[in-house]
Amino acid sequence: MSSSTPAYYNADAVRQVLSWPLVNRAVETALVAIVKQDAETHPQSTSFACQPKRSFTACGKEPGRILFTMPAYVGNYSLESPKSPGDAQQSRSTLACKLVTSFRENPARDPPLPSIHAHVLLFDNQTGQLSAIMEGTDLTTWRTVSASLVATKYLYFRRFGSQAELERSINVAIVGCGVQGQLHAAAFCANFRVKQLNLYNRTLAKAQVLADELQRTLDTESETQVKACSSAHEACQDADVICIATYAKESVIQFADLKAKQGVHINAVGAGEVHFSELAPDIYHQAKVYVDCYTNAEAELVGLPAPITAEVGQIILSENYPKETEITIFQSMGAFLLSLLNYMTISVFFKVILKFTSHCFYLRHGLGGRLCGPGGS
Ligand SMILES: NC(=O)C1=CN([C@@H]2O[C@H](COP(=O)(O)OP(=O)(O)OC[C@H]3O[C@@H](n4cnc5c(N)ncnc54)[C@H](O)[C@@H]3O)[C@@H](O)[C@H]2O)C=CC1
Ligand SMILES: O=C([O-])C1=[NH+]CCC1
Repeated sequence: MSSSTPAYYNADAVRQVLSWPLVNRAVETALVAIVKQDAETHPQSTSFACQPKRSFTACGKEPGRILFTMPAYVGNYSLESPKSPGDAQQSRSTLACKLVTSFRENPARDPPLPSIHAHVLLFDNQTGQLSAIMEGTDLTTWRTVSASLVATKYLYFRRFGSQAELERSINVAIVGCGVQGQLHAAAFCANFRVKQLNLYNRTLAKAQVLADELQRTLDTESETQVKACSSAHEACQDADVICIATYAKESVIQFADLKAKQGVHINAVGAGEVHFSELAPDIYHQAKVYVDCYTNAEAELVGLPAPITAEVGQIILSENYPKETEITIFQSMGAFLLSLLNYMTISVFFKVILKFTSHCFYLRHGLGGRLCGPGGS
């Protein structure tokens, strides 16, 4: 029996510490760490990241109700103290498991509920005892959006030069305006220079509400024009970058919908029973496909109508960016390691919050600093 009750961190506590610079840095580090698991490419590394493929549990005979189990272990990582950057502290390890439910009919309930709910369980890595439970729904949404931002930075912008994500203005289309679509829309405006933001949803009213909300909250100086569109074609026809996050079982975007049929990047985030059903096969036939993590891709992308070119982390490391005219797809599936490293990074902020509480959560986990990469390198 556990000697103490696990600490519980609710959604408000997690939400308070999420910011784009923090989450993007953590996700970028994690995408690279996934590649660094390969001992041949990093024989000297003493760090260890283990993320076995996740499991799916169908909840009853009705489709569209799934429990994902996503375990991960990050061993022997060094953390840099925010007070003394560059001063790597002793290495640390974390064992955790994220549990995510995806119930796609939830938004149609009265009152509506989100489709995705998540919790993270954290274990003492010496004794295996459960030491904390953390609400993980926002973490999942932010992590997923951040993976699209990082993929766009390296697979789209960097083809135009090393500063292009700061200098170049783009047109963005968001297809699917649910939880993911809404945060993708806000995050692309917050992180990049967006000229035109087009929104498409199966129910037009939902896209219109989001367009009104964004236009209201955007800075009056902002160059961004926001428009709700009545078809995916209208939303995508001038888009440089497309983010699609639906539960569609049949393709919503065809090759003919793409701007000039070249030089477009697509973040394919959602899908129905299979991950790649949102985009028509004719897009895959013309595109280069990148994934967050081969372990899950090999298991979950069976039948993908194109070969996988690389993991995003490999592109970050190699700087071997796509050509300007290429169509690229980031086939985002979700890797718990990305959430876990987010958690490790945000724990430094929990340290601040917890200073005034009796929980010494960060001490128990030895997570008092900023993640600086495997083996402290
Ligand atoms: N890649 C990843 O890491 C993650 C992926 N997801 C996936 O992203 C997708 C969206 O998730 P949420 O935004 O949380 O769901 P949501 O239920 O909040 O939003 C889904 C939106 O898609 C629209 N939609 C559904 N079917 C459609 C169709 N056939 N055609 C056009 N639009 C359609 C709905 O009107 C709704 O606005 C899901 O497939 C979910 O599994 C969610 C979290 C992480
Ligand atoms: O990574 C994740 O948490 C998920 N991917 C698909 C649904 C939830």
